[in-house]
This record gives sequence, C-alpha cells and structure tokens, in this order.
Amino acid sequence: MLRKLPKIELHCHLDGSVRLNTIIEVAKQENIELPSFEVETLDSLIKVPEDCTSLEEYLKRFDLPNKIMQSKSSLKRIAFELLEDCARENVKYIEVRFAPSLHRQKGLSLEEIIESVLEGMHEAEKIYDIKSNLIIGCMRSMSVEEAFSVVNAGEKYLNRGVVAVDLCGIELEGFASIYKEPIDLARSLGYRVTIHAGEGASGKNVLDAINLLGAERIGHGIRTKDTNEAYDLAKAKKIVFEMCPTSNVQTKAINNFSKHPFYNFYKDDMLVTISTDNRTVSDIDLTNELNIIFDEFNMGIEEYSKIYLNAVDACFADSNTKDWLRSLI
Ligand SMILES: O=c1[nH]cnc2c1ncn2[C@H]1C[C@H](O)[C@@H](CO)O1
Ligand SMILES: [Zn+2]
Repeated sequence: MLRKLPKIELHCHLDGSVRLNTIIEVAKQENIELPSFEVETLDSLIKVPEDCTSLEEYLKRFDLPNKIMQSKSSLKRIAFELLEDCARENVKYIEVRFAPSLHRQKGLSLEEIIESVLEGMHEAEKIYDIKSNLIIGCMRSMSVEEAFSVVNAGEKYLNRGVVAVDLCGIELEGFASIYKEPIDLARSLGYRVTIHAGEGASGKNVLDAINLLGAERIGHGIRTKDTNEAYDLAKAKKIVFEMCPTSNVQTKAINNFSKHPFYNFYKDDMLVTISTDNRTVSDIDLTNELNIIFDEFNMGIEEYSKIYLNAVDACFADSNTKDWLRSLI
C-alpha cells in the first residue's frame, strides 16, 4: 500500500544514496581505484553492518562513495539517479542534501559542485513526476571558514534550487555555538535552516540548534525525548523533526524500533516526518522505512495523511509546490 501512496522525503543524503553500479561505472570511466569492482563486495563495504556501534563508525561508510563524486558528470548523474529512484517509489518531493566541501578533491569549485547536482536534479524533474530542492551542508569536522565558504558559494543558487543550510557529520556536545556566525549569515541571506542534532549527542544540542542557530527543522532529534527543555521549546516553536528510524537503529542512537520516540512524539502533536537518511548506506527506501514504522506502531492511512501533511507544511518548497503536494493525498 505504502509504495503507491505519494511520499515526501525531507532528509536524504546524496552521498549516502549512490547506486552501487554507478560507483563501479564511474570508477571505471574516471580511472579511480576501488577496493573492489564486484557489486557484492562493494555492497558489504558501503552498507552499514548490523554490528555498527556508533554514528562515528556509520560515517566511515561515506569515504567510498565520495571517491567517485569528484567530477561534474558524476555529481550530475548521481543526483539524477537519486530522483529517478525516488520517483519509482512515488516520492513526489525530495529535499536532497549533501556537503559540497567533500567534492573538492579533484579541484572542482564549490559553485561547480552545487551547479552539477542541481543540473542532475532539474533534468530528472523534466522526465519524472517529482519535484525537488537542495540543502547544502557544512561538515562539523571542518573549519568555520569552510562553513562560511559553503554558505557564500550557495547564495547565488538560492531560488534556483538551493533552499537551506544544514550542519552534518560527527555531533559533539555544544557544537552549535561554534557555527553560529556562518549560520547567522546563511539566515540573513535567505537560507532556511535545518540542523542535525540530538542524534549522536544530547537533547541539549537540539535546544542550542533552535536557540543559537535558528533551526526550523531538526535532523533526527531523537534525544529530545530526554531533555524536557528542548522538548517543550520544540513543541512551542513548532519545530519539525526529520526522523530516520532505520539509521537511528544502525548508529545505536536507539536499541530497536520499539524504543524510537517517533510515535510518542506523534501522539503528543509534535511535528514529525519520516525519511531514509541514506538509501544505500542504510540499505532502505522510503516505502520500507514507512512500512517498518507503521507495522511497529500499528499505524494506518489516516495517520499517514497527517505525517504527509506535516511534511508538506515543513518542506522548504514554494507555495505552488505545496499546493500540488496537498492535492495528491
Ligand atoms: O545521520 C547523519 N548524521 C550526521 N551526519 C550524517 C548523517 N548521514 C550522513 N551524514 C554525513 C555524511 C555525509 O558525507 C555528509 C554529507 O551528506 O553527511
Ligand atoms: Zn542525516
């Protein structure tokens, strides 16, 4: 049933969602060394194993796909294929996210990197019944100067596909204050703000992401459940949670799906949405992600409509796109 329903994906990393065949083909075309050219071996190197112990370990899986995401043509192709995969499972709107800084290894400029991804997305939109926007992320493993560069490079693409800024990668306690200035700049330029927080570290980071960085949406945020101040603030300010349960189980942010705070949040009228995080690394698509949660919490179509409409309200699309998305359900 869920496969046929219209869907919205608000939290999906480009580099975590590359097709294995594409990794092999691009590596061959561009003479890039890979540990293996066999799909099965690559599969085991990219997909996160069950015994993964942490977010840090999960994040090591991204080195391999990023090796082949260093040319304009591969970035364009991978963005196109992500939308193609989404369209095939009836995702009608996706906000793709990635960190442009990770794609400079062979000399591309940040502008060229962002433009190539947008080209792939726009090409797919012409062919498939799907719309999209792009969120550019700053890696928390990189300097504040690099974050400023990313924000500045993306400025000219605002209203041409880029809609928001994100902070991603490892999550240390108290990271928000470090990135306050570049995120302030981003907001003043017109970027919307979503921040990964309360995933690998505490709910206090969620509080800071809202208070210090002006986050309107929180990536994951599952540890908000343990920090009353963050929970109450998120509720009062109608902050939206981009929840990715499969990824949370894999990074051991929670022990199993039954412990996921999604349904408690939902019942308490917190604004929750469901996404995949990383289709290849987490080995999941949105249909299956929703299936797991709907089975776990015995949810039905009415509840699906509510979550879908949460995503329509929360997405960073223009009002025409939102009207179209509302008409589909
Ligand atoms: O769930 C996540 N939390 C924090 N960082 C993440 C997550 N999934 C992917 N990333 C990182 C690894 C990627 O290389 C980067 C940009 O997409 O974002
Ligand atoms: Zn993420």
